[in-house]
Amino acid sequence: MRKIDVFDTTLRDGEQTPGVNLNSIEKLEIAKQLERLGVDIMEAGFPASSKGDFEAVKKIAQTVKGCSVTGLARANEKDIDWAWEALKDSAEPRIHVFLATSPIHMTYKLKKTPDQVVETAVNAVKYAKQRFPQVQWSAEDACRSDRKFLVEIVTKVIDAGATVINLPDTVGYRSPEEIGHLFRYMMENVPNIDKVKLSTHCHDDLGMAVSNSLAAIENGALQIEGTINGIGERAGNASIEEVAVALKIRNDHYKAETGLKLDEIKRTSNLVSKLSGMAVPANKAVVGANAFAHESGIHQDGVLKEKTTYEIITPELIGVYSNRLVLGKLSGRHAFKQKVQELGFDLSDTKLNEAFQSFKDLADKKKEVTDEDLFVMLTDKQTESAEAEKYELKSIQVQYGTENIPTATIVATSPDGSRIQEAATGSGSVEAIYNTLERMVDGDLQLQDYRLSSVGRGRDALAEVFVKVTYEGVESSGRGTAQDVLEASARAYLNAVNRVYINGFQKKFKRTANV
Ligand SMILES: CC(=O)SCCNC(=O)CCNC(=O)[C@H](O)C(C)(C)COP(=O)(O)OP(=O)(O)OC[C@H]1O[C@@H](n2cnc3c(N)ncnc32)[C@H](O)[C@@H]1OP(=O)(O)O
Ligand SMILES: CC(C)C(=O)C(=O)O
Repeated sequence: MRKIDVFDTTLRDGEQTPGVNLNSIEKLEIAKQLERLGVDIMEAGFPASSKGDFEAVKKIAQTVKGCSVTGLARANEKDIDWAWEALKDSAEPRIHVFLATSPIHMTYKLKKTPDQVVETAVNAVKYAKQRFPQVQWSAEDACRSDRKFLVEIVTKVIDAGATVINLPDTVGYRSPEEIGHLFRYMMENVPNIDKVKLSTHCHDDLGMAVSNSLAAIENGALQIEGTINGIGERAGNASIEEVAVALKIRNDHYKAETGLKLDEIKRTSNLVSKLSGMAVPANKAVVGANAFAHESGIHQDGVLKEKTTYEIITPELIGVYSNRLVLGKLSGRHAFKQKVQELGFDLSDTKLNEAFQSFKDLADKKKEVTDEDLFVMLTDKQTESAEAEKYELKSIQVQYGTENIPTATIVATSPDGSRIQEAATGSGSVEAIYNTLERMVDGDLQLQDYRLSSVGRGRDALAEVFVKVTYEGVESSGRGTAQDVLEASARAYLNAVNRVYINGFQKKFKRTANV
């Protein structure tokens, strides 16, 4: 059985999803879960792209030791230097340098001749190799590049010291058959190909990213790149969980496997969905809510008689278990701690105590606290930053009636610790709340997007609100959960503002009175 390395780029290409904006605490939380999932390499970010991303990559490289951590760099010395500073403390420093090789990209974007592109790529790989033992080089837009040129540049880049060669389908253009041919062609025509691993990185513009990745594996790729839940630039990347489960279920056909702990898939998917704000469609393969649901009579009859009539994947394979321990208001600390561990959380004693108190408060309001409720609550607890200066909601009151103007009154504490109280009206309750918060918060705050969903089922389900805002020109997103939709809305708005603070903008927004 061939072992296929999994290169996860949820924290780099996944974060290029329009509207997704992860702070360093959230990136670290996802990184720790990717380590638990067993990825071989995680691309933690693009260190030269911003100070925030540099810090996040550095923190992940210092923390995660169970797999290789890498970062993206353009083919220039400055980007490679930044990547080294961020990654030098990782267990096995590895860089990912890229340069486009297709005529369209070389002519219009890079404005370089093919010879200049070869020279730039070779120099960059040689420069990177002076520090990094592992150097991956990607021929961006490889799948729309001239094959003979690709053979030439890949051969020279391998001679310069690259250890992995990635041939991305950057714009998701190719069919599985074409990708298969390209990989086979490179395997047969690059003279020094045995010195490197070939990698595949497919985008989903035409819905073929997973099939294309599998075709590349069938034709020589030993590394697959993708993201959890398939998030990423435009239509996204190949879903890692789909490729890994396809290799497992069809190992008779592919004769290849990954080293992933497949029963960590569902938890990883939930975490990425929650922190990125990108909901998983119910009908998504492997991790969608309906992936194991049987609706019609003939199917139900078949499954009752013999599961395999309609089920090729068992829920347990990806870590979906029936609720073994039901928690409610009469549950105690031991059961709670056990459940927290079962859900994969590792909380300090202080956070565990705080979480237990929040759980008890929730259990007083809800008949049964489900795994989904706990997952949301514990993720919030794990990713909240105690040190950061922030706005904190203390109380909220909303008056609504069909004959009245909706009015909200809110009490909060500001980042400098002072108590603030405001009231405002709006055309609806949520608008009244947001008008009030905009009065309370220093600086220009504007709502860009608002989404409401319920956590789990039932009339007492928790409300989850996801917002996108601009705060003093900075784009941010926020989440809030509560039993009540209006409270969740207020929490989400303040969370978006606090994330701007956590990311280091606090100095700019100090109240004038405190300057
Ligand atoms: C296929 C992919 O997913 S590639 C990764 C995409 N990810 C990102 O872009 C991350 C976020 N990006 C950023 O923060 C910024 O674009 C930065 C910091 C990287 C660069 O910002 P700026 O210096 O302002 O440049 P800008 O983004 O406007 O233009 C990109 C420049 O890099 C050049 N460039 C693009 N790719 C490469 C490369 N692989 N190697 C070297 N130069 C490159 C472009 O030709 C352009 O150069 P020019 O200014 O001489 O015309
Ligand atoms: C940087 C490369 C690997 C990339 O993301 C792409 O080509 O899609």
